[in-house]
Amino acid sequence: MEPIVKVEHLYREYRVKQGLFKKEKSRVEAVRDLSFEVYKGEIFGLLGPNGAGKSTTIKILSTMLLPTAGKVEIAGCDIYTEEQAIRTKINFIFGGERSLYFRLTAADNLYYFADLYQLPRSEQVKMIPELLELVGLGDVGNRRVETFSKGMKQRLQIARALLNQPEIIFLDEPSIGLDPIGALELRNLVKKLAQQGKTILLTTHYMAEAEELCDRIAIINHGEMLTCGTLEEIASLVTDEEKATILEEKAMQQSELDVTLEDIYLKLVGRV
Ligand SMILES: Nc1ncnc2c1ncn2[C@@H]1O[C@H](COP(=O)(O)OP(=O)(O)OP(=O)(O)O)[C@@H](O)[C@H]1O
Repeated sequence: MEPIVKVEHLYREYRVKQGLFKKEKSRVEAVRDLSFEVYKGEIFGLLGPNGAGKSTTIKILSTMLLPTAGKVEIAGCDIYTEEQAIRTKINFIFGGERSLYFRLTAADNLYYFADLYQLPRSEQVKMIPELLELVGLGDVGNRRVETFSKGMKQRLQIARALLNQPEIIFLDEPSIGLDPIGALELRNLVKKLAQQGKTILLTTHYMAEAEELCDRIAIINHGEMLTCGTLEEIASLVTDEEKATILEEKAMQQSELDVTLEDIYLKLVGRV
């Protein structure tokens, strides 16, 4: 398979001012020697505890932030020298971001952003109803966004992110704050986009979501790669003995009798 995202030895540090008069500067190494590839058409999950470096990585890949060091290629373009070309091939949604105009209708929001992308009106008129349909908002395109549920807003954000027909979509915690139905609708939409050939790189704290959606997963901790692979490959990192202990503990707690990604994740990031 062809890699569409190539990350080699990526580093990113932040300099943080400290002290009463903020004169001292300390360094935070948010991403340390991260290397991975994402293949065309795959759903790739970036998992890790709070502060692991997931958002920093996504911001770098989506050209919002420059790395301190390392090589990144997005759809064959270099992150340092071909930033503009990359922006035409990608789009992104950051968790909790409010990038919609709540007093406008769903359709008017999309027309507004389509104007920003300088899409010809003739194209907009065809594309926007199709996008609203795709994200399950076909019947409510004329309703103001302020009347939408969180899940509907999130799906509208995805429609917005599809306006420039990106090859790759970066989703930073897309299901944060969604109820189970909203999260299910969002997962179905993500699957649909992948079936249409989009490459999706997402971060999530919901292990069940990663387990259901992702073709491959990278787990990072303290900015470093713990592991990267398919669910089966990652599951094989936990020994049969450890799996047996997990099952014993679960039997005692009378919970689901299966070793899930959540169990493996907790084992790998050293929380249990
Ligand atoms: N603008 C910034 N200035 C200074 N430090 C930062 C900045 N942004 C992030 N950091 C630090 O970099 C590290 C990685 O943060 P990052 O937001 O990438 O992690 P994350 O995995 O996305 O976390 P979360 O799951 O909580 O969103 C953390 O220690 C964080 O405090």
